[in-house]
Amino acid sequence: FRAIFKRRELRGNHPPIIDIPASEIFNNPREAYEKALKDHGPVIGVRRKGFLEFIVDPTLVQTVLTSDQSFSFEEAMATVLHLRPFVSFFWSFFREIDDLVQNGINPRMSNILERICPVFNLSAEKSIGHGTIDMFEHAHTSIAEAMIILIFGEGYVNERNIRVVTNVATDIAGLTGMYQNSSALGRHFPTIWSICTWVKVICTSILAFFRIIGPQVWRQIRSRRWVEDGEKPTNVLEYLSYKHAKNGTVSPTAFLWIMSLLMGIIFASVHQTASVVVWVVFELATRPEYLKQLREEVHSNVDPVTNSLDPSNIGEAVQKATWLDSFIREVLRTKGDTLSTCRMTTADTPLGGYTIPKGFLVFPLATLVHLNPVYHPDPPVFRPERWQGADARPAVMSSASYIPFGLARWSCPGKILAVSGAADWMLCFSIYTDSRLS
Ligand code: HEM
Repeated sequence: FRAIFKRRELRGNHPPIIDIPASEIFNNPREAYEKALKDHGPVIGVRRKGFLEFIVDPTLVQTVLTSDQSFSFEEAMATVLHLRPFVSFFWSFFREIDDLVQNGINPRMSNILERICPVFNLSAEKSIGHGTIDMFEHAHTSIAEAMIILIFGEGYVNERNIRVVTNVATDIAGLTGMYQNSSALGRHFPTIWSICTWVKVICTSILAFFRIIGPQVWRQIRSRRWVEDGEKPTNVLEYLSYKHAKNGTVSPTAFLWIMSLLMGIIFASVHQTASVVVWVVFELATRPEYLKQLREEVHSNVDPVTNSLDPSNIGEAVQKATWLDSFIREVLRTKGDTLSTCRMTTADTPLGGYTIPKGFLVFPLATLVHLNPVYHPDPPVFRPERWQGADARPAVMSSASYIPFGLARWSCPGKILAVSGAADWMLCFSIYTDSRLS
């Protein structure tokens, strides 16, 4: 119904609507969108899963991602998660999560890296002990465990909580539609698919999050008064408890709000970081020519006597690992994400000589940005050294030519944690693989 309704809303000066067969969108999205943009201009409309969306080429990326008045991040998120009726919830939700990461996590990065390093050391050691490992499972579990320490504290680490957190991360990521293409229901009946998926996720992983982790959180936040008297929060839960306590006490409503924020952080962090770590390992495995440099860099950070990483120095080791950082940046540039950022028009908005009607999703095509010869010479060539030397750029630095973490006001606030965490993970993994090989 929404698709039919929106079809009528289109005015005269809308961008060309290109008919790309569903099979191409599902099986070959990058080539299909790139060709359509090349043939029809900087902005095109494409119907996908029953809805009309607009895709833009690199010339319009900056406008779309930086003009917050006309292109709303929060409305886009509510739509992508199929939660339009709750859009006002998202306005305060994302503002608070953003503040939480910027002020509650980023300033404590060295301490965080130090606390999560033993998790990565141990999980690398355990997994190397087995003959073969499922890399995704291994990365997901260890990153979920690290996030549990960062969010709730060491006392929450146990197999059950790790499973709950991993499931929440995977299932909520699935709600954005990333696996929708693989189901016939998702392809042909997107609205029914989203209702069924939401019901399933609420009844399974979200329920488990509230049923298993909820009582532990409730007990902790009701066990003391949250009055700041010089004491610093040691994890995200404590940070939020201080922030939301009234006269030192966290109310049941504040508890529910805190639980939702924690779920939001888990969703934003675990799945994406684990995927990037797997890509980094994969790219490294297929490019042995880079192993030598990375090994040398890793070993310059290792205690020469124990041949292990000292967690108290991991922050410094990560900072000094500039080769690894360039490698991660090159992986993020080349890994081929297509529609990873989006915005929704808040009014009829001029763009690229056309008018995008109010209430439509607009997506930059990331591959056209990341594999653009104007920005990156020899774009398909995997060359981490392009980020070294005179033009050195750290993996977290966004620009109109590099958008794995988005751009401007709503760019990923967790990018420092993501890249430093991935580097921390890689350093630990490399040390154990190396010691096993030797
Ligand atoms: C390699 C891993 C990660 C990638 C590739 C990634 C990528 C992104 C992207 C593309 C956006 C949307 C930006 C935009 O639309 O302009 C985003 C938003 C966000 N990310 Fe990340 N992210 C990663 C890890 C993390 C981590 C570890 C955290 C949490 C600590 C996090 C927290 C967030 C939040 C809260 C937002 C919502 C935007 C905001 O609140 O400003 N992300 N991320």
